[in-house]
Amino acid sequence: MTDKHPMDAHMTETRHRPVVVLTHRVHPLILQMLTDTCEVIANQSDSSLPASELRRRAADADALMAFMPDRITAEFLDACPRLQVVAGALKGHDNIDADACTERGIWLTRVEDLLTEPTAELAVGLLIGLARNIAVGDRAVRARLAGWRPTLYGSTLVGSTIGLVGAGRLGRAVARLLSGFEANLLYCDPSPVSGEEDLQMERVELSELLARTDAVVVCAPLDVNTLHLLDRPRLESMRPGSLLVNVGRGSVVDEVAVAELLRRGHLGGFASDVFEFEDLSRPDRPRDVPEELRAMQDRTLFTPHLGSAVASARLAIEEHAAKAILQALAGEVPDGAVNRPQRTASPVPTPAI
Ligand SMILES: O=C(O)[C@H](O)CO
Repeated sequence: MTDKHPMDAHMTETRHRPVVVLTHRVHPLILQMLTDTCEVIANQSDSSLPASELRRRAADADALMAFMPDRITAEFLDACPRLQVVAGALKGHDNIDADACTERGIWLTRVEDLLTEPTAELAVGLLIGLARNIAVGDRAVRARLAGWRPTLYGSTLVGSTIGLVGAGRLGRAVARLLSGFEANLLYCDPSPVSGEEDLQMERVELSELLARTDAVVVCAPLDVNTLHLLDRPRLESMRPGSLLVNVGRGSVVDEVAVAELLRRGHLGGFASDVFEFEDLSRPDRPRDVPEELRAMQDRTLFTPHLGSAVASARLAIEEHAAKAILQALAGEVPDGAVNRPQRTASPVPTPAI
């Protein structure tokens, strides 16, 4: 394993081991798994690499393990002519140009299901935290305003009506957890959920969901249909005082409109784990969470994209991506492939997995 570009380490003409670039830190077991057969260029720091440094490292790579903060464009891929596989240690791959991968004969893989339960758990945590003023209460204790007072009365999930925007794996996992609160569950999704009866969810149009619910949880991915799905008019159609939680992608919600509706007192609260500024596929994305939202401490609750941040889940996610890399380099169809490239780049001799 090295933290340097392979050109610095050895001459490419003589190499026999494929070069794998890891854009972000992975568990030592994953390094071991890859270094057995590959030359690994790792980034074991807490930060993303500057774009120019990532390009330099990837220029000679056969495989790339990519994460949420990476933007993989056609131009990036053109600068990596040996690349055979981009293995996403992620589920939502809106930051990676899948068509460009396919056109260049490069596999793109993602992790289907290992993030679902941790993210659903966080969604429910954010909802309870918002409804019961947990962060506000925490600040009060630290400010020595502690002890019972007739303040911070919130709302309860028990018996409430909650709407899920998106009922894929994540939405259904949130529904399963919420069913323990005897909540009435509505959902909207282009496809009906099979087994809807078991989860006792009612499928409705988005307009009806927004009009009938006490809280809305966004579990939708980002694509052309969901960009600013919850825009100002739709947010205005939510019930006064209702809560909004976003664990899908930041840009499904118009954050500036959310700030305005919180200020006007129409929305009761907003919690989010995902933010518009993170959505690298949008050239017009904001560069930060709106100042007004950040300042509204009493009616907002934020976490920095912690949906899958459970140590065991992260290890499993990285293992899935590493296995996909080894499979692709061995000429197999990698697990979690989201494309079917017609032509793969010249194979690199790789021992069987
Ligand atoms: O979609 C995902 O994988 C998570 O949001 C982290 O990238």
